[in-house]
Amino acid sequence: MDVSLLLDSLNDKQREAVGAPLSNMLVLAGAGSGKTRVLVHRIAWLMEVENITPFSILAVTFTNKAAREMRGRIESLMGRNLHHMWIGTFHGLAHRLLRSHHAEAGLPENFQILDSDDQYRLVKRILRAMNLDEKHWAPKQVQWYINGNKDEGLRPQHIETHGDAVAQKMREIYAAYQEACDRSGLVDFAELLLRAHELWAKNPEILAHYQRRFKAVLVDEFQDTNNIQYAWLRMLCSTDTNNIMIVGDDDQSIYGWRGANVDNIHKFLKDFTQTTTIRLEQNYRSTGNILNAANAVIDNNAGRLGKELWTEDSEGELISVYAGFNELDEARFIVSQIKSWLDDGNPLKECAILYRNNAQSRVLEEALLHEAIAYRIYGGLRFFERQEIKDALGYLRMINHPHDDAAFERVVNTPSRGIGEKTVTQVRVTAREHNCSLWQASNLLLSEGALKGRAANALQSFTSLIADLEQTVLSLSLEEQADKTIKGSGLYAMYQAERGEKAQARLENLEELVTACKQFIVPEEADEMTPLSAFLAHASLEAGETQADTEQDAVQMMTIHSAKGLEFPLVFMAGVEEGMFPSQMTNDEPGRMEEERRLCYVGMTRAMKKLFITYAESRRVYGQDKFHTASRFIREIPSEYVQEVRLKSQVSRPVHNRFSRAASHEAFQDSGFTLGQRVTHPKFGEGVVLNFEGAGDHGRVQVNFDEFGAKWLVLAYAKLKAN
Ligand SMILES: Nc1ncnc2c1ncn2[C@@H]1O[C@H](COP(=O)(O)OP(=O)(O)OP(=O)(O)O)[C@@H](O)[C@H]1O
Ligand SMILES: [Mg+2]
Repeated sequence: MDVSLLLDSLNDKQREAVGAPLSNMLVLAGAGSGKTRVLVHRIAWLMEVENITPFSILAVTFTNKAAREMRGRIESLMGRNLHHMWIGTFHGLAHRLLRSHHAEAGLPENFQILDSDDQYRLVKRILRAMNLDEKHWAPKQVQWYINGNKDEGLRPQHIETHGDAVAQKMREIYAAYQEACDRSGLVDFAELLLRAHELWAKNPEILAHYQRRFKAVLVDEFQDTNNIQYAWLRMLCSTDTNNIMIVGDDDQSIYGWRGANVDNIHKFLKDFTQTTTIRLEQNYRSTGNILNAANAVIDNNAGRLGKELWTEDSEGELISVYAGFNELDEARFIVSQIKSWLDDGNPLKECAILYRNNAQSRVLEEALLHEAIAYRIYGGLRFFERQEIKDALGYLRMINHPHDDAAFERVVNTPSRGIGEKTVTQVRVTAREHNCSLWQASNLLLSEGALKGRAANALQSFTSLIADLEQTVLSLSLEEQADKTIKGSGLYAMYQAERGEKAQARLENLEELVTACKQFIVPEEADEMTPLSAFLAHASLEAGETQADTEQDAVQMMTIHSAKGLEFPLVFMAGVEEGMFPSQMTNDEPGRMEEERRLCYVGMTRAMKKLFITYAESRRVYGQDKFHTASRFIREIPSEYVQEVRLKSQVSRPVHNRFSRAASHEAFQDSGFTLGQRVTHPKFGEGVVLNFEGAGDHGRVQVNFDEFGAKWLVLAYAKLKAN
């Protein structure tokens, strides 16, 4: 290949990074400056010019999707298949290592991955077994505690409690949890990283093998590595023959709440001496207005490493800010803009709706559905996390490895087969006493005749079902295994009996699971595993990053967190109001406000051509109407880059303070109605209350009538009746 091709499409600074002699390197640069592009070209350069084989390259990305994209980009640059190259997330790579060295890592060969939902259930079970009240020992908090310690490389015996009773109890729960995991061969996400670290720390010969193998290690989005990931990288790259290149942006560090440590950039410079640092300053992604606005917002953070970012692109359109009366109105606005984007002949997949929290997606989804606009959600209710899918996977896991306690708990009485809580408790107690799995405990109870009548029959029917399924499906293809299990377990019939749209969707999902099995290709690193084991590991690791039917043209919806590294011509940031974004919790924790601002910076810099920022003046959160003002982040954008927009069809309202209007509390209190309530008007018929404004005789209410659309009415004359 002609190496000039690798350099031609780069600017001077990028070229310097791509063509640098072998050494440790840090590329520190703002959003859209081509960091990921540099990384991709560097890998191709290493192979082409430095003659490093794909086998000796390790690339770390932040998501599986990013890993796939990166592999695709390098392969198309090089014009050949590179399946020997390891590209993946920290979790994916750790999993791969543990599969290859399970014995040295102290794991059974068919260990299973415990996702965070299963982990939560297991924690609850441990608390129950220890007779601890969930009110005092919130399972979520325990989960955080366990994962947080693992992220720091700490096992229970490493934790100092300083005689504090609560700390001691927490440590005890952690220890009991870990014992349960070890007993069933379960590995949670944090454990993957910690085990992989311990594997190398305790087995110098294995470490040395990988040190010899990986001559070049490259890490994207380095600002969001946590301490155990950093320690792992450091161990791998501690010899003179390994080179590590990291790229990142301190302004885009957004996972501090999950243990990521932006100080790792400083640590890197200290630990890896002779590091060349390269800064990229030209942004190729966004228009001038978008870039300047994002720069102005992030400028409010203190202690930044400081980066310049400029663009040759034109100023482009102004950023549009829309204030919705409430979240329904906000969603309607976004959908109306998407429709005109579509009418102008643009593809849907070029627009993204970004939000702070997953729960915000529902209203937006409904508005899109209403207009029959296709959309795709990344994150949130991911395919492999949906209830029916987890149920089906639960059965498959039992067939694969009956000692999987988490799977046992999940499906023992789903569909209901008359196994009561009492019986399950008895099974748990027996398992604890005999230090065995729930499956073994069940069989023990049954063979000893310890259960009576109905309870015995019910449990027997479950154990026979699993044993029968195992017999039946063992020799079948993966696809048939899934199909037979879904039908044979009674899951399919259960949802069939439920009827309704939701149940229909669940049935479709179950069918989709069979399709997923059919399409599944066992990855190279898993060729020792059975297809079923490999598929189950894949389902846990990928949790939905593959849900999308990538063929279809659809609006992309995701949290800002999962938009990291991506770019879209048209971007909507929704719910940008105080209390949502920055979120309510932000004030309680030091440093959180700055992290929220970085998140805002990440969101804004996803936009290439046009950015809409929207917020709702009132929003229903957990069933209560909350009144909010525009986010401080909107106010931090200099006015020269923004315009306020309004739906043309809407009744205009008196404009108060820019970006600080809120639905009037007085009118709201006077009216006797609540937002979202269904009402009837003598002339306009039925509708939903959208908003209130003003006070006393001037108090007005806005109602979205089913037939006549949204109207403002003076409360005193409206003759509205609650339905
Ligand atoms: N020298 C260049 N010439 C033309 N386009 C470029 C150049 N460098 C980067 N780009 C384009 O700019 C966009 C942003 O690049 P890239 O995604 O690599 O940036 P990044 O720094 O990784 O961004 P982020 O911080 O958001 O991850 C991409 O569309 C990329 O193809
Ligand atoms: Mg990038």
